[in-house]
Formats: sequence, structure tokens, C-alpha cells
Amino acid sequence: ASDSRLPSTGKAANPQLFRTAETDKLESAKNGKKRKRSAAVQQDEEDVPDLDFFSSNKRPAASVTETVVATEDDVKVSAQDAVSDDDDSMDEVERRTILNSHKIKVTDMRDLEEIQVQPTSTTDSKKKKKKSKKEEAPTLSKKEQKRARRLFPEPLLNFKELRSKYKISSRLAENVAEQGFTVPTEVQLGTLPLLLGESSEPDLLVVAPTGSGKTLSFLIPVINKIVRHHHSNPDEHGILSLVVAPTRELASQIVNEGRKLVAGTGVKITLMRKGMRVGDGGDAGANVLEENNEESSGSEDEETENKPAKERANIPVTKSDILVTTPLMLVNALSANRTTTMTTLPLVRSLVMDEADVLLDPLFREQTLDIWKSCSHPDLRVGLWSATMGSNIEDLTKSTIRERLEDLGQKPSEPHALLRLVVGLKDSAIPNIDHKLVYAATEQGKLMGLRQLLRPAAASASDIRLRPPFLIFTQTIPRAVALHSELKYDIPAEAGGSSRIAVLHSDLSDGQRSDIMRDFRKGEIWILVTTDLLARGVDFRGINGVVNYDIPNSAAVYVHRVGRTGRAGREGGIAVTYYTKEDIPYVKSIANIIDVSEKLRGGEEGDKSIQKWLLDALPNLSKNSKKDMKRHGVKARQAPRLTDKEDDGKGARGMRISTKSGFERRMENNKRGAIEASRNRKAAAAASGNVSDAGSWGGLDD
Ligand SMILES: Nc1ncnc2c1ncn2[C@@H]1O[C@H](COP(=O)(O)OP(=O)(O)OP(=O)(O)O)[C@@H](O)[C@H]1O
Repeated sequence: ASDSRLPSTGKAANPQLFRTAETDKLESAKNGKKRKRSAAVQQDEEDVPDLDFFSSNKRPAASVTETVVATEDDVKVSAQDAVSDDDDSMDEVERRTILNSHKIKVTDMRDLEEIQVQPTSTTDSKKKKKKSKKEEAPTLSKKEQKRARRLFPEPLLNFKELRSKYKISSRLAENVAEQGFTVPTEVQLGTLPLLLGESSEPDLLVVAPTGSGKTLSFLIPVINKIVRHHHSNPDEHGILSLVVAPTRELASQIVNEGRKLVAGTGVKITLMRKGMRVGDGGDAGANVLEENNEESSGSEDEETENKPAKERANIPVTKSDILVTTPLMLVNALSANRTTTMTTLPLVRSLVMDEADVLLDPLFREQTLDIWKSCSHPDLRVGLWSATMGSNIEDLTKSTIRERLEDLGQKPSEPHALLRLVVGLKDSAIPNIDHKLVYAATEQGKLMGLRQLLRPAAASASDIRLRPPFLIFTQTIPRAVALHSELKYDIPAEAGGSSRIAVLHSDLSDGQRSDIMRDFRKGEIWILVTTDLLARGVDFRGINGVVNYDIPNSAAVYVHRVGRTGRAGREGGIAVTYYTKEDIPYVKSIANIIDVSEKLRGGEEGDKSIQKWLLDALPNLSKNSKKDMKRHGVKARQAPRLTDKEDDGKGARGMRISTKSGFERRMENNKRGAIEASRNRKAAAAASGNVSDAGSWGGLDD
């Protein structure tokens, strides 16, 4: 019975994570255009403070029928709004009610002086309020400043409004409708009006849960803007939008999503590949893509795939409007592999950074900032999207926006805001999955636990029941490879044997990587062992679970890894995290994340997987150790000491992934007489050459 609610059954729940019955009523009334003027709600922003998004669990959030004392501001707004009762827009009280119950918080990030001088906020009434406040009290308390920065823009109630209200291209609207989504997710509800509305398009920082549909939220406005651009500037050709993502897998997925949306709109979206050059295509200042015949395989990206390499080499210029790329690939193209100064991208009007916090993390920062600054159009808008975002990213964004304009020596044609939109609780894991934090004491204990998960019969003995397909994350590439060869023969030949389990990491060729992605998506591979390469962004809708075989290097990585399941509101996903004695110093931040996500879900204290005593007992990690852990992971597990071959027996032995149990599995399979598997086993035994040099653990008896 429990299987019927697994993500893999494809049953999509409501994709919205946060909602209340009261708002449902209000939204459907609005959707039905039955506007109730009597709505009066006291929903002061103090009710939704930074760290308390659980209010709807404790008491009913703003109710439309409730008559309560309105704040001074609310009265002002309501009175003003009554005048324009006939129009279809919402009053501020309704907007607040809907945004608050979906836990959407919009903040103007600019300095208050700037907001006052250049009022470009999305709500007129709010503008007036801010101004009058400022005039009355020049020095505002912190609380008042926060209040003055809060915005309550109009939410998107349904996808039809994209056409009826926001006038997006009819073909684009059709393409969205064809996806068959019933209601917009929170991030779509909040960001689409901001990006498509009549006010000047803002720069936007968005923090919204994993699997909540951020891709659609940034692609629709980007595509619509280009359709408009094509109308008004029919002669201007070149890259108008850039989407940057940290991995090839994610970039490729964005292109595939984009292709569905651009069909018939005249907009072209392209995945940046090795061998493409971004150069001057002849039109003055227009950047176009040029492709030569270097390797560019990858079956996920169908378009160029079907053409033989020779033919591809003859495509001199790819006229593309949207280029989707990883940072390094574009930087190399713009600087001829760092041999020249960066070419500029003068036409780009939209720069989207997906997984922005990792793109601006030291690992990618330099490349990302180079790309950002190479976009030299004064009307560039940036969008930074992720499920996690440190406050350092906000500061870096502000300073880069400023510096880029200073370097350009030009001003944008119209002033615009830098807004931040947060859905739910910043940096938290989604509430619709089960988290299991399991103490396994040793490396061998983890392997034993994982084997139990692989066997449905054995699973009934523990309380964890994990059905394929699922992902297993390790700390390093050698460990992913070792674990894969360890588990390869655990799946019986009758069920497909070793072909059901695969390993994916960045040492594989592009072609191998996309083949594995394709087979996993098709359901031919059931279990994918991987590194943090797949921790972010990739969307396997029907994945039932995630196993953190090695604990993640940070709380943010935990949020992203486990967010591969429970996509678009699906229930029943499981996240299992093993930890050993060595991991104890690093577990607290993960336990905290789980605790918060369980609070977000509500429910009884007894249902919680993280007990208070555990949280109290786990040690806190110093700032420096946190930094160190983030960069290197658990020391004892670092590559390259941990591969079997390189194990020097001095300490790393205890942390290696044992091979003896693999041998045991092979013996078991021999007994079963699975001929094909036996042939593979021999090959594998010959290749590894160290079957007898196994660890101390003898495997599990079935
Ligand atoms: N309104 C909607 N209703 C139902 N499903 C949706 C809706 N919008 C998007 N989806 C689906 O939700 C899934 C997750 O979307 P997406 O990959 O954009 O998530 P994300 O927010 O970018 O997550 P991550 O932070 O992990 O990158 C996709 O399969 C997408 O098709």
C-alpha cells in the first residue's frame, strides 16, 4: 500500500508546498472573479518573522472571513482600494494573505535612500507608504527598515493569467499549457508577475525549495522577452540571454526544458559545447556561436546529435538567442582558452545564474564574475536562483551590479530594483520527504546498511524501505567507483544484474555521462552511484530516494542532494544519511536541517526522527572546521588514499570501501548459477586482481 504513494508511481500531488485552506478559498474566489470586498485581515509582517514560517501550523493564517482590527496601513490601503473595486487586481490585504500563506517573502535589497529616490516597486500603494514613512521619520529602527523593504506584489493565480493578464506570447502560453500543470508552484506564483509585470524588470535573487519549478520561472520571462525583442528589433541577431549552470547535466536539462517552451516562437536555445566558439558573426557587435568539429556528443541534446561530425563541422554559425552553459566552457570560448582578453557579449539582456550560490562560491566565482562582466549591455538584468543562498551572495551581487555599471560608464535606460524573493524557510530541506539519519559506526556498517536497503526482504527488518530508482552519493570519485564495483553484483541476474546499477562522475567522457543520464531517466538503470556532480538541479521526477553513503560536506549540499527526490510536491521520497564515528563532529548541521524540515511539515513531537537529546548531544563545529569540511570533506575519506590499490594500510584502511563482501556476493551468485553474471564476475575479479586481499567484513547472509 505504501508503494502507491511513491514518487516513482508518477502521482503528482499538489506541487505547492505551503498553503492553507483559507488561502485556497481566497484563491479560488479570485480565480472565479468573485471578489469579496469584506475581506479584512490582520496579517502584519511581524506575524511572519524571518525565522518563523510555521505559523500556519500553529493557528489558522489570515482568514478572509475573520474580522479583526486592521493595522493603520491596512486601513489606508483598503480605503484606497475600495475606489478601484471594479478592476480585477487584488488589494494589498489579499496579496499579503496569499503571499504569507504560501510563505513567500519579497524584499527590496537596495538601500532605503535608493528606494526612496527611485521608486520602482511593484505596488504603488507600497511606494507611497515607504515615502511617507521616510519623510516622517528619517532614522528608522531596524524593524521599520525591514518593514519598509517588504513588498507584496500581485501573485499569479493560474497559468492562464500569463496570457490574459501578463500578455505573454500566445505561442509561449500554449507551450506552457501543454505541460499540463494545474497550479503554479510558490516560486512561479511569486516571481512570474515580478518578471513579466509592467513595472521595470528587476534584478532578482530567488531562494526557493528544490524541485519547486524554478526552471520554468526563469525560462518563461527570458523567452517572452526575446519574442518581444525579435518584434521590436528584427535585425538584431545574437545571444540575447545567457543561462549559466554549474554542471553539464544541468545545462543540458535546462536546454531540454527550454526547447519545449520555445517551439514555434522563433526563439532558439542552444547548449554550449566543447568546440563552439562565441565570436563576431559579421553583424556589428553581434555574438554568435560557431561550431567546429571537435567532439560534441551527448545524446540528451538531440539537435546536433543526429548529424555526423563532419556535417556538424560545416555549421559555421549557430544563430542562437539563448545560450545555456557551464561557466568554464563559456569563459574558455570567450577568451580562446584564456589566451586572449575576454570577448564581450554586447547584446545579452538577461543573465540567469542557476544554482547561483555555487556559481559564486570560490570554486567558480572568478569564471562566473568574468562572464557577468563580459555582458556589456547597460540594460542587463540578472537573476540568481537556488534553494540555498548565503548572505555573502547578496553582498557580492550588490557590489557586482554596481561595479559592472561603473566599469561600463553607462546607466541603464530605466532605474530598476534589486529584489529578493524567498519561498519557505531559507536554506531548509523540503518538508515532503522522510529523512533518516542512521548511525552506522564504521565504513563496514554503512555497507551493511546499504545492502539491506537493496534487498526488499531484508528491508522489512529495518524501518527503512527504499525502492529503486534511487541515487547514492559518495564524497569522492574513487569512492563512487569503489562502491559501484562493490554493489554491482548485488542485483540478481533475473532482475537485470549489473546493468541496473551505474556510476556517474566527472572523470567520464561527456558521451558516457549523457548515456548514463538517459538510461537512468528511461528506467533502465535503477541505482546510480554518484558524487556531488548530481547533487544540484537535476530533475529525475520519479526518484524514490537518496542515500548519503558519505555525509555531505555542508548543510547546503544536504539540502540539494536530498532534494533530488520529492520533486514538485511528490510525497513518499526518502533520504537516508549514514554516519560513522568519524562523522560525528559534522552531523549537527545536518540534524538541524532535518529537524527544521520536520517542523515545517508539522505533526507530533514523537514523529520526529531527530530527537532533542541527539541535537543537544551532537557537538558544534567551529567556523574554520566548517570551512575546511566544505572544501575537503571528511579528511580520512579524501582521494586518493582510499582506493583499494592505493591503500597504504596506515589508517585509511578503516575508511575504505571493502571488496571482500563483493567476492562473497560473487560466490553467492555462482551458487545460483547465473551464467552471464558469472562471466562478468570472473572478468571483474581478474581486473581487480586483489580478491584475496579483502577487508575484514564478510558480508551479509541472505
Ligand atoms: N506548476 C507545476 N506543477 C507541477 N509540476 C511542475 C510545475 N512547475 C514545474 N514542475 C515540475 O517540477 C519539477 C521540478 O522543477 P525544476 O527542475 O525547475 O525544480 P528546481 O526548483 O529548479 O529545483 P532544484 O533546486 O533542485 O534545481 C520538474 O519536473 C517540472 O517539470
